[in-house]
Amino acid sequence: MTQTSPHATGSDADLITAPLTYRADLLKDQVVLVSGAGSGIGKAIAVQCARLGARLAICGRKADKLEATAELIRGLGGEVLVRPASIRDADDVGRLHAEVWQRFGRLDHLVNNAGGQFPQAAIDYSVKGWNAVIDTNLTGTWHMMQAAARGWRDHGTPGSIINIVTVIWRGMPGVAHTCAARAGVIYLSKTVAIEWAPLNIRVNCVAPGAIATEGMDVYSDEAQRDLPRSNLMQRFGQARDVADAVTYLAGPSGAFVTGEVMVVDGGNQVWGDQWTIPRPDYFGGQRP
Ligand SMILES: CCCCCCCCC/C=C/C(=O)SCCNC(=O)CCNC(=O)[C@H](O)C(C)(C)COP(=O)(O)OP(=O)(O)OC[C@H]1O[C@@H](n2cnc3c(N)ncnc32)[C@H](O)[C@@H]1OP(=O)(O)O
Ligand SMILES: NC(=O)C1=CN([C@@H]2O[C@H](COP(=O)(O)OP(=O)(O)OC[C@H]3O[C@@H](n4cnc5c(N)ncnc54)[C@H](OP(=O)(O)O)[C@@H]3O)[C@@H](O)[C@H]2O)C=CC1
Repeated sequence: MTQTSPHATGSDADLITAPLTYRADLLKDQVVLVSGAGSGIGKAIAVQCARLGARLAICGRKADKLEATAELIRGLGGEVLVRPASIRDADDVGRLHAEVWQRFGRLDHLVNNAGGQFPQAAIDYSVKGWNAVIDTNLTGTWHMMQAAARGWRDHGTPGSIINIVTVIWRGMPGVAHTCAARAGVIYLSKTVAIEWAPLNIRVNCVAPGAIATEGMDVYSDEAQRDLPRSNLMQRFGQARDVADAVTYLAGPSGAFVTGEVMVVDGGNQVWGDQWTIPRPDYFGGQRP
């Protein structure tokens, strides 16, 4: 996370004081596990869930980032388990979930937010680069989903999974690897929503468009300039827009929703160029 990023996730003060869309006891005593909660969208989700009364477990690779989020949550009087872990490591994911059950005796919601990619023409991907993106966004997400479902099955309790994906329906040139991974997550989610319905587990996705976070720093200045023009609202969305969608699915409002993808993209799925690498002359060149 760069402190100078023009796309920082709002100030910590904003995360703590921005007016809540939902009533403040909505998730009281529930336990929410959020991956990638040390920055951006995951941080906003974790802090919002804490403000709504939930107890949090947060993971990510870098302990210092997680600690900063945890400090905010503790400052709100919330309870939080901080557990550095890579979602790519299936065995460690299993240990993480065991620790959550040991600490809280329950898990209500898993928010699979950890993920990312780098912009590059697909024809140039190295094997290592492709694998890094697929292992993180598809396989890592699956490790977390399966561990959560096994926990709920073994304890005989209900649960819900919310996977953060992205707006893949018109393709997204420059990030084909992540489109492949997220398409996998979406249809994985729809399928296990069916398989796990008898276990009282709901499985949904939230698909953000361009959201102002530190994660945007991986894109060129030109892409960062143009991505907010890639939707009907002509601006970046905010991390809390995604947090609100997650809360809708986690709360009583989501009780009859499963196998669904909620799109939070300012209308990008129906209109707007979304090049994350320079647009070829074939398509008019220039942007971004
Ligand atoms: C929505 C509609 C409209 C709007 C459209 C909006 C656009 C996109 C929408 C989504 C936006 C976001 O998600 S933004 C928020 C997400 N955050 C990020 O994306 C942060 C950056 N990404 C990551 O950190 C990723 O998680 C990821 C790259 C997979 C990290 O995995 P690793 O830690 O294993 O990565 P590294 O070790 O650094 O690299 C592994 C290999 O990957 C390749 N690699 C890594 N970075 C590379 C790079 N810049 N260029 C080439 N190749 C690269 C190399 O082969 C690396 O090996 P070596 O060569 O040996 O080093
Ligand atoms: N911002 C946007 O416009 C959009 C974002 N998204 C998706 O939303 C999610 C959050 O992105 P955003 O907040 O913007 O970006 P960030 O880069 O700020 O957040 C990604 C988080 O994932 C964590 N992470 C990455 N790899 C792993 C791993 N192997 N194990 C555990 N944690 C990991 C990172 O922490 P650490 O490095 O400490 O591991 C980081 O905190 C991502 O999946 C992203 O692709 C989707 C659409 C648009």
